[in-house]
Amino acid sequence: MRPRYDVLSIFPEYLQPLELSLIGKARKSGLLSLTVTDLRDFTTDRHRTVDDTPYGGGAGMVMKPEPWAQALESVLEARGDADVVDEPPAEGEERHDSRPLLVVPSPAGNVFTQRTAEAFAQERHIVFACGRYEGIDERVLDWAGERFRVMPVSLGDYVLNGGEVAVMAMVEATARLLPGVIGNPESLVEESHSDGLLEYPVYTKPAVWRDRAVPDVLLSGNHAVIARARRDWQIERTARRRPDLIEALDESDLNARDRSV
Ligand SMILES: N#Cc1c(-c2ccc3cc[nH]c3c2)n[nH]c1N
Repeated sequence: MRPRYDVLSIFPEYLQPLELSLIGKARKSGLLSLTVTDLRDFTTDRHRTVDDTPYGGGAGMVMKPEPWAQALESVLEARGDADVVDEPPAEGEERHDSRPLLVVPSPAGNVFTQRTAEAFAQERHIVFACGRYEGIDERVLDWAGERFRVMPVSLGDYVLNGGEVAVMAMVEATARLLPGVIGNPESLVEESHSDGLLEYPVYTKPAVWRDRAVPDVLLSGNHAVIARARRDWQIERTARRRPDLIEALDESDLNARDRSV
């Protein structure tokens, strides 16, 4: 599967860093397709207007619905199935929903986690709608629901000025999980959050640096003992920095991890 990611934004240049490093290499080698489109290309006035004053008053401006609808229709047409209707499911089978996923970054969205990234990495086509100002006219999300699976997503409990930073983070967190993007897939296994715990501390040469020595256990060459120490460090670090993650793990899960080292 060669996943396709479309990003719609009034600041397409904001997404240029996705042309760099591993994600850039993955795009060049055809592991994924990433297209960034300027929402202003779907305006019709000479000022390429994308915003207007909010009904009901209030500060700031709201993104107009029509440019978004035209941009989203254009993405569907480019995909070649603007009018595709899913076949009815066979007897007893789940209805297959071939609609692309429309991710709408928003502080009011469900929080993006590693589990979200893992789910996104299974998707064939994701469209990311980067809002600005006070947000996108809500009717766009309702209208889009006929053609997309619409998912408002938040990067975290703080406020940004728009969706672009969130999309950069989501695309990176997702694309790095795709086969072939990260050179050594082993490195995905022991990362923070990959198994519900924070990652263990890491060290490299020299063995003593500014009077600070690497923990002896790491120099022992005993891989079972090293694995045990690393698991202990993960649990200790998680309990200290993110007790919420420890509570999310049930006892059997933690014990199973302990037995696995
Ligand atoms: N995701 C996310 C966000 C945002 C966000 C997203 C889109 C817009 C459009 C205007 N302002 C925005 C803020 N703020 N904080 C987050 N975690």
